Amino acid sequence: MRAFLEVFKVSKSFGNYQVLKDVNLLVNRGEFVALVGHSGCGKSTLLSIVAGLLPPTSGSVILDGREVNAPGPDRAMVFQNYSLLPWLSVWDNVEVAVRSALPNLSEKELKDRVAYYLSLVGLYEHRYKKPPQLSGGMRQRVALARAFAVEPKLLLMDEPFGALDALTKAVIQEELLKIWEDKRLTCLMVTHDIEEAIYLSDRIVVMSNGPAATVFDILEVKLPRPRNRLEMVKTAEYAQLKEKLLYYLTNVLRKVA
Ligand SMILES: Nc1ncnc2c1ncn2[C@@H]1O[C@H](COP(=O)(O)OP(=O)(O)OP(=O)(O)O)[C@@H](O)[C@H]1O
Repeated sequence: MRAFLEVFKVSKSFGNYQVLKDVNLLVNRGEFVALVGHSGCGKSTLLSIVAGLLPPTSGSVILDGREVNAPGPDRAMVFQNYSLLPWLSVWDNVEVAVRSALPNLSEKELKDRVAYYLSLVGLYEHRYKKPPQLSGGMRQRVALARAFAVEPKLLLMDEPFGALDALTKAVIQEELLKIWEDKRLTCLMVTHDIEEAIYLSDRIVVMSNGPAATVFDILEVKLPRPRNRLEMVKTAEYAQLKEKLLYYLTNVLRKVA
């Protein structure tokens, strides 16, 4: 059986600089996969290639049996820097995305869906505001609501919680897991936060340092679901994963400045 997402020998160069070399990765339908690695190793580049926003120099990406060579409504991406339309209200930022990805929804379904996801991220009361009137964390929550609302087959996230305070981050991570389980989404997420990677993922992909970065190792997270953060941190499985990831990132893949 084929995997839902297949990344085959993907390499990417910008001019003479080779960012990625022969990246291979298979992601099953419904899986949650985190991507970790040092800054600049090419995680965002890989995500953009999977999103169809950037062509690989060689290799290919197959999603649900079809080659990816452009963005599509089956994928949604949450960027580090929110990427909202500043002239539109919070509501309209979400509505425009849903309308364009799912043109067949009725007006009622569309409005219900926008309201539901804005409430979920705690921004329904702020729906008439425009992005410049929001804090960084609020903007990121709009970007998340916009991606969730499309209910894409593949949700791609580039450090989506990096700008959030610890409390908001914990709440939204839990909501993300609920949506992921409920809608059977497949998620690929870049993160620098080891605890976040363990809490959310089924597998953690560790990238080697660039240039010519590739998959260094893949760790399986066998913690049962639903996960409870407080219980999780007391388990031997969590301690072992954390130690291994720290060892990789601070010793084996130590960045020499
Ligand atoms: N459009 C581009 N043109 C030239 N070089 C680029 C371009 N995009 C990325 N790069 C280079 O590719 C390398 C990988 O960048 P990328 O943003 O993918 O890394 P990253 O692992 O996501 O980093 P971080 O964790 O800091 O976000 C970097 O050296 C970057 O300078």
